[in-house]
Amino acid sequence: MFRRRRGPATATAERVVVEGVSDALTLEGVGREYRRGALALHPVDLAVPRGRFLAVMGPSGSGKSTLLQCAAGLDRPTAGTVRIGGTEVSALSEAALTRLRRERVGFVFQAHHLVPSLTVAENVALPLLLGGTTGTERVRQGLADVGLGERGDAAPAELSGGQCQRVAIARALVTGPDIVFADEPTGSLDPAAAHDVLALLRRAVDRDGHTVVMVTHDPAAAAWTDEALFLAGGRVVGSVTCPDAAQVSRIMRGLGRGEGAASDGGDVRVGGGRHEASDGGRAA
Ligand SMILES: Nc1ncnc2c1ncn2[C@@H]1O[C@H](COP(=O)(O)OP(=O)(O)OP(=O)(O)O)[C@@H](O)[C@H]1O
Repeated sequence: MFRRRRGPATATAERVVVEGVSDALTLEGVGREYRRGALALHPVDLAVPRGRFLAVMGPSGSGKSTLLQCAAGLDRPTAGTVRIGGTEVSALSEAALTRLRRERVGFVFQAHHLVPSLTVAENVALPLLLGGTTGTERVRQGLADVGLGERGDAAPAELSGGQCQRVAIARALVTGPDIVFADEPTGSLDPAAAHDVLALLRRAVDRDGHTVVMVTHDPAAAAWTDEALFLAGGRVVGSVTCPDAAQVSRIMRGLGRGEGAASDGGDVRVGGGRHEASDGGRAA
């Protein structure tokens, strides 16, 4: 499904292009320079079709968060164009960008960022309330979907970390966003809770057609996705379709030694397929 080629925009840009599908996210030549002459993200072209689960991986400092922040409209890239569901993000005013993030983008962070003074149901409803609607039925259904249908009146403090993260997922999905960005969503969870969170994200993609881009360090988490994209030194250096945990671990070790992902014994395959095990059975 994903096709990668050297991009014409710059000699160094990697292009990941998907054809024939309405894309949830496209980046064209997107780069980020924090200090003059020091590119945290070299120009990258990337297209993510709707209904896909993408992992973004790489060593610390490789540019994962920078890529995610630019793609999600949380940061303005210094080069290139971001489109979310066909809308050019860089062309939006701050007010329009805030609205797009609220209505068409879902976020799940490592810390769940629930509002402690609101109930669980109110937390899920928050993006709708800020947009002027209540969506009571959607909230109810969203909580039921994450297995917390009976806990709507609870305070976040009464829930476990894994349950709070499930509430955060319900909140991210409640508006029916074009795309969900998840930044280390399992980073603070024990393996069982991480499994639950990944299963929910996988189901959101498979059952409901959501699109998820997830930054993770964890090869077992990447094994739930359709494609893993690898960054090193601010560049996309490879991608793997239907990744498995052992393969991703090997590539990550190679990147840690300064090797390119594509040099990992020919394991980097680009060009088709999606994760078929809806229960994420390959994940550890
Ligand atoms: N606000 C900033 N100002 C200056 N440099 C920054 C800023 N944010 C990130 N950087 C630099 O950009 C590079 C990429 O950082 P980024 O946080 O995107 O990496 P990462 O892969 O997400 O790392 P980690 O896995 O440790 O979170 C790093 O060299 C970092 O020091």
